[in-house]
Amino acid sequence: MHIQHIGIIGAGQMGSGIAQICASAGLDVTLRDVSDEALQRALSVISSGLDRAVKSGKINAEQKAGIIGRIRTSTEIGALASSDFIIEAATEQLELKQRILKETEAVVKSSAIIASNTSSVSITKLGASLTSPERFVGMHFFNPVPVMSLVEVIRGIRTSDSTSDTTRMLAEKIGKTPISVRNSPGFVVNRILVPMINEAVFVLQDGLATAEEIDAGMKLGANHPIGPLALADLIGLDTCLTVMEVFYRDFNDPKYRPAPLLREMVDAGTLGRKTGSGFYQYV
Ligand SMILES: NC(=O)c1ccc[n+]([C@@H]2O[C@H](COP(=O)([O-])OP(=O)(O)OC[C@H]3O[C@@H](n4cnc5c(N)ncnc54)[C@H](O)[C@@H]3O)[C@@H](O)[C@H]2O)c1
Repeated sequence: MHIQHIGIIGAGQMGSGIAQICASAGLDVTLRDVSDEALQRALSVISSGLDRAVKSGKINAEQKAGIIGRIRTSTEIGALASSDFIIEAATEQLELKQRILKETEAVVKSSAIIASNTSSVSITKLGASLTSPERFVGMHFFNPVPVMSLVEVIRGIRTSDSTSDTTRMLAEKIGKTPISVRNSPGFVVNRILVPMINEAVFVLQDGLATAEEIDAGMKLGANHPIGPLALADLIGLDTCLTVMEVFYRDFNDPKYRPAPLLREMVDAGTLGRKTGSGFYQYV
């Protein structure tokens, strides 16, 4: 299946990054959001990202203009009609995503593949909102999209082989490395990463070592580029807690219980970098 035109729904942090890498790979992009302001902000974020690439000599000014020229923006769902592949990257809310997917299926070609970048919603459940769930797939990018190499390609129970294969091929075309994952809470990376962070909070709470020592331990002893508590501050402690709560509920397994200290820090409003304090201070 030839893919040339990508429709992206949601022009936030993730949607703008996905638009940038698709256009950089020579694909035509239509970026759709309900907010004109979000679309303008996305274009300006993409432009600044490309300016850095020009400065470092990765691309020239003419190439930058070509990339920007391949991105169209719209607030209309109908603008996605000619897309071969649609990536939904709107706000993480189940009912909103189900509504968007239904609206999208109603306007796109019957051959188009529809993907979601959701971090936590079941791909099988989202697929059930479509008339043709076999053409629906999870395509989970990592933040910041232009920098992180991985894409998890998630198969819902009714995703077809050809949908999954085409999604892997697209991921490679836009410079990413795909891994194939069966639908399950947290997929692969967050299933491993977030419980590790949660365990680091237990270690801190149990008074085994200071935050600095725990992070130094994992950097020097396990070769991690960043310690788990510094990473929690980067992700946001509220996000880490939400993910653990989803695991705890969906697997119904006490091994996923959130660390009480994590919950207490969220209750206190110390959410990490975004609030200026978490396991470390950022002021
Ligand atoms: N931020 C991350 O680190 C990360 C990583 C991987 C996956 N994700 C997932 O990507 C998705 C987007 O996350 P984000 O961080 O970019 O969020 P964001 O809040 O930055 O952007 C969401 C955008 O969706 C738009 N939107 C809301 N309703 C819409 C609609 N009906 N039609 C079109 N656009 C609509 C909003 O206006 C906003 O611009 C979520 O599903 C999230 O779970 C996020």
